[in-house]
Amino acid sequence: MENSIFQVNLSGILKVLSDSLYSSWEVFIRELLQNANDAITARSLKESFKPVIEIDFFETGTSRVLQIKDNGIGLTADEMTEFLSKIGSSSKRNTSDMFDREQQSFIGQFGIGLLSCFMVSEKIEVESTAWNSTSTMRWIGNTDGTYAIEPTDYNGYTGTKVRLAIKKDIALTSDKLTFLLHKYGDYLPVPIKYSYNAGSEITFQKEFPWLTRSTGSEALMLGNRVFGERFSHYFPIQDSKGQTQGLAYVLPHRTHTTSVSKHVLYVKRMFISDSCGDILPDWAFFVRAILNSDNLSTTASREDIYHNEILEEVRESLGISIKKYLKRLGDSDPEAMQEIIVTHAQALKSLALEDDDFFAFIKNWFIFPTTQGDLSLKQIQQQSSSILFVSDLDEFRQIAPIARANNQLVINAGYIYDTPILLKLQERDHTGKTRQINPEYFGNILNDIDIEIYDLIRKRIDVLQAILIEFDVELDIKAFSPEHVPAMLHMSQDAIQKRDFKSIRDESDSLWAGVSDAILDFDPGFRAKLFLNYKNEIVKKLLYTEASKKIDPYIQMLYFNALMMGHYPLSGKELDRMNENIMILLNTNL
Ligand SMILES: Nc1ncnc2c1ncn2[C@@H]1O[C@H](COP(=O)(O)OP(=O)(O)OP(=O)(O)O)[C@@H](O)[C@H]1O
Repeated sequence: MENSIFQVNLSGILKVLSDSLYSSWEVFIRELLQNANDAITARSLKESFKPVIEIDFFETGTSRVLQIKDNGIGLTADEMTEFLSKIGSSSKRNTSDMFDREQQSFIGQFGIGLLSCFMVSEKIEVESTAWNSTSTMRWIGNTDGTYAIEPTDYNGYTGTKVRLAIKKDIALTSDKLTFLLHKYGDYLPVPIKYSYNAGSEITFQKEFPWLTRSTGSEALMLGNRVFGERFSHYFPIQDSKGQTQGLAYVLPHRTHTTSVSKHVLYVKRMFISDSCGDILPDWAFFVRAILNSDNLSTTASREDIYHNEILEEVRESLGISIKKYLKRLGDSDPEAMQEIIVTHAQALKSLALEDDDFFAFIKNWFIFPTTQGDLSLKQIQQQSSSILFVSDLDEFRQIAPIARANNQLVINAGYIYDTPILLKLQERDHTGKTRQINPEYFGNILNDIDIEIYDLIRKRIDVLQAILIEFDVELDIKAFSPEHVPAMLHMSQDAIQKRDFKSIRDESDSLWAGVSDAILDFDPGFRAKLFLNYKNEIVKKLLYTEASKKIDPYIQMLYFNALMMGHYPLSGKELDRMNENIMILLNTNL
């Protein structure tokens, strides 16, 4: 059986390209610029010359003609047949070696880019004089899949001119063209000269700010313009080989770890995407980057990058670059570093919980509210021999004055992520310095009273304890500062939970109470611990007042007061009793 050659239905291919590959017809500008740029690169590998891309747009009545001319390597008649007339054939992929240096210097590789011109024009006209040749050839390709090649008069220069008559339904204006030339051509290594209706020329050529000695404000302005933000911090980043380089801008507002990161990416100085999310590690959600890469490859649509090992390496080393910067910033400008940490605290903490390396790197910068104000972990370590934390906000409020008076630094880890962060630290801290404060420890930082004194008041303590038993409170006596605090209540998380269940049970009907008792295996024992302060005058009065005096309302009020100081909600029973007591106290004292 004889083998036949595949026939290609060009209009079918064009439909696939315009419907599925390219995001819009506008990309034909990118493909033309890229071809011109690659042709210039190919010629510069052979000789030195002054490269230029010239673009002319002629608009008369309803006719619009776009002409793009380069002084690159050009095409011979054979090359026109081979590369322009065969879909998928490319002069830039002549070896199978992906690492071929010459091959790597081109942006194009797939041999389909030129077809994008059929989205905007019924006909593509290419006139070219190949390098070292004095004959000019013309190639005309049509959307019906036909093409023709013919010699034409020698035009006197080496290079290629592509001519397109723009279709009526394509909204290409001079302004739109200017915008697209800026978008795709600003940073190409070759100057682009643009002229409308043979008028004066505009030149497009810019340099990436990280490659110039531009001032910081220029770099900031670029970031602000590109991302529509008001950045105040930016820094250069690059991969380990220096082949992907750019600037990272720190977002000046909070963002969620799961928010989609959108970075601007150029490949070989050609704009690829302004919504590239994969180029930086996920944890770098708090920066936006503008990057140019010479080592990443684009997909055929040239609107995304290949997800391959090189991308993995680049992403990882850009991550290292960001970490290095933050480390340096931490040393050279701690205030700026703290500003970043404070703005992105929650997101950074949640990330540190998932990523051990990041945790190790960032932990010392985390800021926690403490009894001495907001302090970074580093400052806490400098000021205190231990890292003590309380997981509950109310518990913290209650102990803060005592801890302060006792010169004890305690972290309020009641805010989201703080307890898990500190528990992770505790897990990794083998010195035992990092500790979540539990009831035992809490009792220990308060001073015991002399045993002789305790013997004197033991009986009274028993009486007071008996009064409080109905509220499931365990009583203890300590001496602590400040003296004006008469009592302090400590409730563990467990105790708070049980207390909540208890109040539900007390307020619910008997059937539910029976069920909840059974489910919860309800423990009628002590739930909270009330520390009376022996240094406090009211407490002393209560301890030494004559045995006959009715002291129930006083000790109960100290308990209710401690509850309120700790921001614990009072149960219905406690509230009723407090109101009764207020009446009793008012009555006896008026
Ligand atoms: N301005 C030009 N000067 C010289 N040769 C050109 C020019 N434009 C196109 N060519 C030739 O035509 C071939 C096909 O171009 P086309 O844009 O379709 O694909 P490509 O650039 O090779 O790859 P890609 O599809 O990735 O863009 C190129 O490989 C090149 O040989």
